[in-house]
Amino acid sequence: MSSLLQVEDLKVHFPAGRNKDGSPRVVHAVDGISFELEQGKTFGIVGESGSGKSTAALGIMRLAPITSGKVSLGRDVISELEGEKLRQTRMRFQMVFQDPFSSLNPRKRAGDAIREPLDLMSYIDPRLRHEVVEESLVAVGLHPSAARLFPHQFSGGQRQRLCIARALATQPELLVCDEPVSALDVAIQAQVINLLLRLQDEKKLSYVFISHDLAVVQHLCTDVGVMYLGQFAEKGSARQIFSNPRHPYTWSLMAAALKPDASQRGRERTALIKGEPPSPINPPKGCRFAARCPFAQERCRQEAPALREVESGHSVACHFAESLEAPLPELRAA
Ligand SMILES: Nc1ncnc2c1ncn2[C@@H]1O[C@H](COP(=O)(O)OP(=O)(O)OP(=O)(O)O)[C@@H](O)[C@H]1O
Repeated sequence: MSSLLQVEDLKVHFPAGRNKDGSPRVVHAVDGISFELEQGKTFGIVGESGSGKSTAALGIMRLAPITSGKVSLGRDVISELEGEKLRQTRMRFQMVFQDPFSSLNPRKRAGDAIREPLDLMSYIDPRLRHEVVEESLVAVGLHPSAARLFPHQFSGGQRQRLCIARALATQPELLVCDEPVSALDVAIQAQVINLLLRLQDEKKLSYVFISHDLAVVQHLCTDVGVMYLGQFAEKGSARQIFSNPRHPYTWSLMAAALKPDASQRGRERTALIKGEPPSPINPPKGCRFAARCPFAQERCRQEAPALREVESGHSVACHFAESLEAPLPELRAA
């Protein structure tokens, strides 16, 4: 099956002033990520705060300037589109943000918020736009009369439904969701996740799903990239990542997410990861995780490991991926 979305060696760098010697300082927020997504599937991006997840989403959406690399949606190379063609193609890929309140105009009624992207599509009959607004509200479980309400008249979960309705109005093939449930209560999170799953099933939607919550990613995603300092430390099917994680960084994320009573090895668990991530301004020349990795050797500090396949479809950026064993039994392949 050919992929719907192809991301090839995407880099998004931001200028950050100058060093004392006058050389430019550059934030390597996203520093060469690649993945493919088939129609109807979900690619999850997980990683600590600051690893570059949101910037990757914004780069794919063309909402942050792409430094290099290629993003294609079907036959359209969206990283190269400009002007009217980009505006038209945008209808095919929409974004859902973390905070539904700040992504909605408080002075705009729900119906107008949903209609806004349709008004840019001159070829859609204005009478039809009203129907699309109603259909979009119903699709996300809201009553059509909600079109008259303002954002503050919705609950948090309803507001996120409204944002999803707005994203659906242009009948996109791809939704890029950046932490779409993180701001919601746990019970409401489950409802919104189930809504996303139902919509995916009904409309054969594809999702890029960004989250720091491994449980949510495991539940929702077919494929996963584990991001560290702008790059993928590990990438594979959700089954491979969750049942046979191979990168020490992935282990540390999973260990941190284990319930406290799941094991008595608290001491080992805290020893799994040390310190803060290095600055994305001057990424280290060797493995980016070496300074925090309990297994690091001299080679790791000298030579950056390539992201290489260790089994079909499962890639790991670690020199010692085959020989290391996860320090907690819960993280070892059954
Ligand atoms: N516009 C910008 N200019 C300069 N640096 C930026 C900009 N946007 C993001 N960064 C930096 O890029 C890095 C990646 O940030 P990003 O927000 O993508 O990470 P994240 O994984 O999404 O984190 P979080 O989960 O906290 O949102 C961070 O070091 C951040 O400070």
